Amino acid sequence: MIARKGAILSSSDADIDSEQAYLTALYQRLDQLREQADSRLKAILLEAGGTPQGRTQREATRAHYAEQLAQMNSVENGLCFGRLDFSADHPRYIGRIGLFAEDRDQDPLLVDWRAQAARAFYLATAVNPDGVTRRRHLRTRGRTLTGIDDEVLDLAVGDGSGREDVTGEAALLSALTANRTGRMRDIVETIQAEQDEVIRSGLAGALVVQGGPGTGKTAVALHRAAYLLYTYRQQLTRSGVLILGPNTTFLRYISQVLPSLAETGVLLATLGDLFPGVRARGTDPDEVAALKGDLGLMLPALENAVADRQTVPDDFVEIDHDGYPLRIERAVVEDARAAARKSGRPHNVARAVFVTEAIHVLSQQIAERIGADPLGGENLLSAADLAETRRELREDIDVQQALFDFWPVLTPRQVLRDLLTDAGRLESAGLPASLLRDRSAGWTPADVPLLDELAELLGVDDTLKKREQARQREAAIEYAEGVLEIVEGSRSLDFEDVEEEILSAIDVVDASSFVERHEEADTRTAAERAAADRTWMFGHVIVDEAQELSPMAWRLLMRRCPSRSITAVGDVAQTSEPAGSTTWEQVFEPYVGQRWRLVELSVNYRTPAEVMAVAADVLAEVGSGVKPPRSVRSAGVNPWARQVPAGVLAEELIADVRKEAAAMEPGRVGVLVPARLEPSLGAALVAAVPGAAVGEQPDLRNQVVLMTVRQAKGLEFDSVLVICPDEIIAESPRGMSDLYVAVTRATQRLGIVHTAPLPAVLSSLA
Ligand SMILES: Nc1ncnc2c1ncn2[C@@H]1O[C@H](COP(=O)(O)OP(=O)(O)OP(=O)(O)O)[C@@H](O)[C@H]1O
Repeated sequence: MIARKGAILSSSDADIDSEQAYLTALYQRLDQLREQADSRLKAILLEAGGTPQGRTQREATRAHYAEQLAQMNSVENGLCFGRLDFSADHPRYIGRIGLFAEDRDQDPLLVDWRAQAARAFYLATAVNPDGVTRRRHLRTRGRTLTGIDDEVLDLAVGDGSGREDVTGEAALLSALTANRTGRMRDIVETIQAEQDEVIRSGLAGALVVQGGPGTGKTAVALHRAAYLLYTYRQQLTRSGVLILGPNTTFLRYISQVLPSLAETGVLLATLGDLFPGVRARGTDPDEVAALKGDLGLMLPALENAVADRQTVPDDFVEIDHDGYPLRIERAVVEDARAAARKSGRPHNVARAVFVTEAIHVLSQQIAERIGADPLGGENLLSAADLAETRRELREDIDVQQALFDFWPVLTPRQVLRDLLTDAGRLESAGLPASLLRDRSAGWTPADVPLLDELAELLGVDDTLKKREQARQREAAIEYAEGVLEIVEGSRSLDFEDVEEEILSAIDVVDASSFVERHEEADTRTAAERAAADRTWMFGHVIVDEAQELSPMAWRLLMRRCPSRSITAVGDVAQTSEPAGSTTWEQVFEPYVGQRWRLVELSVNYRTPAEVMAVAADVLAEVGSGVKPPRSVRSAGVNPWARQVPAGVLAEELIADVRKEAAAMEPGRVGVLVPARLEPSLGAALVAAVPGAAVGEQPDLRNQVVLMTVRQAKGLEFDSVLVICPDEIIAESPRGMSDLYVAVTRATQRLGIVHTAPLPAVLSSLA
């Protein structure tokens, strides 16, 4: 646990003055660079006209300067936070971005925290100083230096009491004890060695980060994204990075971290966002979500659901074709269906085979009727006649309709909605009736992997689209040829008297490359394009609270990341979702066999030791075999429990909330309740404490927030009140894990308010 120690030295006024001077010079350089980028940006915005190619180039340059400006603005706070002194080198200043003097040959003025040259700032210890004699943390407010913490790592200089498990402990302690604001902060100034190792792991392969509550998994995941973007910039700017979080409240909670690290090009999403055009915000009962997440159940069921849409008539259907009745016999449709299924193509693509086969047989039926030789010879219709018959059949609206009925063009939404709202279809697909829902019900996150799977099974028949694109391109080339001819013609008129050779458009481009140059370039970022494209393949995928994803959801994610360059962070002791995982082997073996790495984080930076002692009892009861993480500090306040009569729970709770809010001011108070009590206690709290945040997406910046434990996943509050823990345990099969999550949300204080006797697992508080 952190305790102040001799190696931290206080600094002299002279040190403060000289560091302030350096800091001021850094900000001047930042301002200068910012002005340069700003004036270049303004100049570009004033430019107009030019060739389409020039405009595209200009747009790219504009985006580049705009991004540079945004980056420089985002590092205004905490631009420089550290300095390393070496026995045999110049001091090195560490900051959020790298800065160079105008003369690039000189040492950098500021080293980006992600550069190799900054690594000793996070790793050097007194035992392994790596040439570092002193690590200095610079505390700033705006552009002003407010304090310096020094750690002397050179044993010959210091007293040798440097601790090996914590680096930069004064800065760390001040970050950990600061009041929370409802928005996660970056930890760039105080990343610890075990976290640094995860952050800087290479891009390739699947990495699993298992760690108890508060071990910094979310923080590490976000800093890893920033590190990967810095180190593999070119590759990842093109392919994009996806960060998947459990819900939108959580995404808002973490939304400031990457911008404060000057990185914005990452797609933050929940599972419910991963099917373009659908925002799945509904909720399923636990048992329904579990079924929808079950690979063994859902894969064959979805295949059946699609196959069920490929129908045949009982006997035959008769339509009118060209004034004659035309029979489509069951056997004809069955054969066409068999041929289409045998093609192995997705349903909508295989449809072309179905139609071709059916038309072929129908055209032969017609040929037999109208081309039969009365003398018994060969059919009188020529090949051309037959082709014409097929064309007529294809264009006949009644034929089209009949074939469409047997093998319709389908969309994933249509198939899934029809399946989940029709008891007969569910049964035929092999699914339990408990999945039946109302037609008006919205999509849920558990539906998204099903929609995605159906999109794969259905495919898209883009023959028509491609044909149209090809037609448009040909027309454009034809037009370009015309333009080039005019250029050629006018050259002979304008330049015939000029002696030297003058190149014109016709000499350097042909019509098709002329068209290429004029095609609009897509200037959206990879994240923007990825969000709109279901088939986008990301360069790296980071999954937070990864233990909650179902096997169906993992299947979707693996599809989006064929390189398997994945970082999954989570805690199998905190799994709440019934379809979630309780071991990591379960998740990764089907996709990468043994080729995944597991790293464990062991230190809890959030929860003080007094609270963690209570949590450890709950964890033992979860029975996951996971060891509780070691708290890095103690808060000096013991957790408490208070029983109140059920009839006055709301009043008593409100009194406790007021007390905690006053004690924590301006820190945050989180009230975690069983789902059953959320509506009534939420309403009572809002009525009594104006500005308290409740509901589906509460604003975490409010001082008091009331939510269910599921909603609180990944979040933290300075003081936490857990209400009726017995109900939290009873509410779900993974209720004990939920209670573990609830008690580990506190950064300072924990209180339990209960109406029934305290569950045995919390008996230490009785
Ligand atoms: N090296 C660090 N320096 C400063 N603060 C840190 C550090 N590591 C973690 N923290 C802080 O500890 C808290 C917990 O971190 P985080 O939310 O990332 O943990 P977690 O492992 O994801 O927890 P959970 O499993 O409960 O979601 C956060 O406030 C985070 O900023």
